[in-house]
Amino acid sequence: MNEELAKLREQIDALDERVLVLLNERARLAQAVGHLKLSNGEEGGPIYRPEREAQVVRRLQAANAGPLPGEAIERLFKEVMSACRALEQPLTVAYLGPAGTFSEEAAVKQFGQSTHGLPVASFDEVFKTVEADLAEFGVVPVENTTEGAIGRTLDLLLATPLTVCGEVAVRVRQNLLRKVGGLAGIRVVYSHAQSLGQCAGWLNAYLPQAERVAVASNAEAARLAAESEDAAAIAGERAAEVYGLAIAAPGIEDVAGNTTRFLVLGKDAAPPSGKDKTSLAVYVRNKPGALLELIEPFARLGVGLCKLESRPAKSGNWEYVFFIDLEGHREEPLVAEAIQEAARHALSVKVLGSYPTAL
Ligand SMILES: O=C(O)C(=O)C[C@]1(C(=O)O)C=C[C@@H](O)C=C1
Repeated sequence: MNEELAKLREQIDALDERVLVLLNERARLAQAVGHLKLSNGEEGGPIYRPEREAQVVRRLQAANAGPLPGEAIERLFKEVMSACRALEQPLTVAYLGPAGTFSEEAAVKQFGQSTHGLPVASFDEVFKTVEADLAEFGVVPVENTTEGAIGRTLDLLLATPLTVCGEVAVRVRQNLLRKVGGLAGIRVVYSHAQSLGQCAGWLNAYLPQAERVAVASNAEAARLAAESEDAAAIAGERAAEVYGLAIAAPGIEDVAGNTTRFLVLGKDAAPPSGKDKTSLAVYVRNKPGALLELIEPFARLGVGLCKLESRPAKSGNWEYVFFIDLEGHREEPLVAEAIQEAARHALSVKVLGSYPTAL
């Protein structure tokens, strides 16, 4: 057995050396791409190319014969591209901090570890930080499969000059964290309002007496729970590690498969990747049939809608802005035509961005 093990490891060592050589060959090519981009100034375009990264991963997933699952191919090659990209130019990405939030997880999932993360105090700060050029990109949650839309993000999208250049989905496993194990003696549960909502059923069943206190982030909740014996936090596993807490109850979200979708904000529009989405914000007149007129061109031209969400327009009571996600890139002729026609029935249309559909 020992001999067999040694032989297998020898083969792994030999392969690792080949992988190492290939990785560095790839890195040198990426460096050359980086020089080309930077030496061409404006024309060279941005360093980060979300459409190209999506194409690289999709192509390799399609070619993948296993046994590695497609999800591992995505993770590994995103890290490879992250390291290559950092050689071209280091990027800063802002997200809701502190360390240990699901926003941080989303930022790492999209940009990899070789990126400078900039945790900030609120969703508003994420927008402001990118707008002020203190970070090249920002990552904000936009909807959750249990709790629906993140209203604050939608409101901020209406006002920002930034563009949406990516989306990333993160499976959100919520845990009850505290200094010690068990549920006895918990008087207060801290979490972000979204997470309290995602676990409302569980809290009603197991901790009906505990006070629920909404705080700025799940990681902040974990920090508070680490300070007191009778407090607990709802947060992800990462926060337990960061703040040295025990997982008193794992997987307490009410809906299985609880997932949050995040948007990537930047300054450059992403060109088509072959499988894209476009997000719009549309103001319509408050009159009968307005919504029907608005979405009719999409149906007629065969452009699929994946999301329709209304939100108070704040221009007057009972007036609404519709957030529409559709399949396709704004540069595709049918998509462009459908948007143009819809705009004729709208007071205004803001294209928030076109971006590669999450892998
Ligand atoms: O193809 C490019 O434009 C590159 O810069 C190379 C590369 C890569 O490592 O494959 C790195 C960064 C970009 O976001 C996309 C791809």
